[in-house]
Amino acid sequence: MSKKILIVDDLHPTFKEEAIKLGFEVDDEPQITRAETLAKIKDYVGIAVRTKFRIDAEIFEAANQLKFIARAGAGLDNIDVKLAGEKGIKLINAPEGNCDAVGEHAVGLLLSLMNNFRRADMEIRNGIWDREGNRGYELKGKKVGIVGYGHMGQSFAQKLAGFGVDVMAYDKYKTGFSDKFAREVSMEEIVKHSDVLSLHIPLTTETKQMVDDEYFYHFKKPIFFINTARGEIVNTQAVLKYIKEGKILGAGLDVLEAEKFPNLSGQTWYRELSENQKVILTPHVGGWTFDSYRKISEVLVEKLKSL
Ligand SMILES: O=C(O)C(=O)COP(=O)(O)O
Repeated sequence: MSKKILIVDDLHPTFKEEAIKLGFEVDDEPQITRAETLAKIKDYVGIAVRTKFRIDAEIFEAANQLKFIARAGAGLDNIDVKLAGEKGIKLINAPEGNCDAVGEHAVGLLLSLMNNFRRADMEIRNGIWDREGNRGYELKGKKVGIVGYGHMGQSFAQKLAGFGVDVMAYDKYKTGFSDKFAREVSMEEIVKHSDVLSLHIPLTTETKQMVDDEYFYHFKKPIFFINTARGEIVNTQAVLKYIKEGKILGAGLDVLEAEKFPNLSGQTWYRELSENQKVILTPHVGGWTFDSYRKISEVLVEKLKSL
């Protein structure tokens, strides 16, 4: 039986090098299309992916030798996890490789919002010197609400140590997880006390559009809102509405409901979002740093060894 792995996305070369040492034959084809993958996947026991295309029934149909999927990253929303399980195909991912990047990015977005970095920078470039309009807020003494306390949520909490904040975390699927970085609370407490809301949950059928008008409505205090998870979890129109009403003081979004151009520019909310001074946008790079590029592959190889 062949022991071949097909890499269909851009992975650090260490993955290929180490997989070869484990006895695999590895085809590294980051430019491969979905159609080309479908045509040749039958020869492979493993596929290494990021988020270029969906790993779904059609792929599984064509991949009759497939034993494992190696997701070079955290999110599994582009993989039909249930079907993979039914077919006995193992799944490994590498949130440990990019959680530091995400945690730091979330802190960066938050500090940028609280200190008006975007607005201030733009103004000075346009000849405006406005100190009063750019007065910021301090993190110290604030209550930070984390929704989802997996690798990403924990990393964000860790990075906040030292800012003198009260870090509260809620996770629908976990209890008893209070640690020195965050204390476990109910969702009601997050809603009641948070000055900051940061999402660290996966995109699933359950979480799709979960953070909508109604969700924000219940928050008692004005919040800074951070999303480094998945854009489809959040209703962007609701974010814009609450920014207008002052309930959201600023939104730092690394992920959007629709991503990449031209898809993005076709969205009704795109113009309003991109012109809003209280919004900071980054192109889904929270987990994608020069450092995480390598770490993700290292983690994945370790997991490959114990498959
Ligand atoms: O690891 C994740 O979940 C990410 O969002 C990174 O996505 P990517 O693999 O860079 O397309």
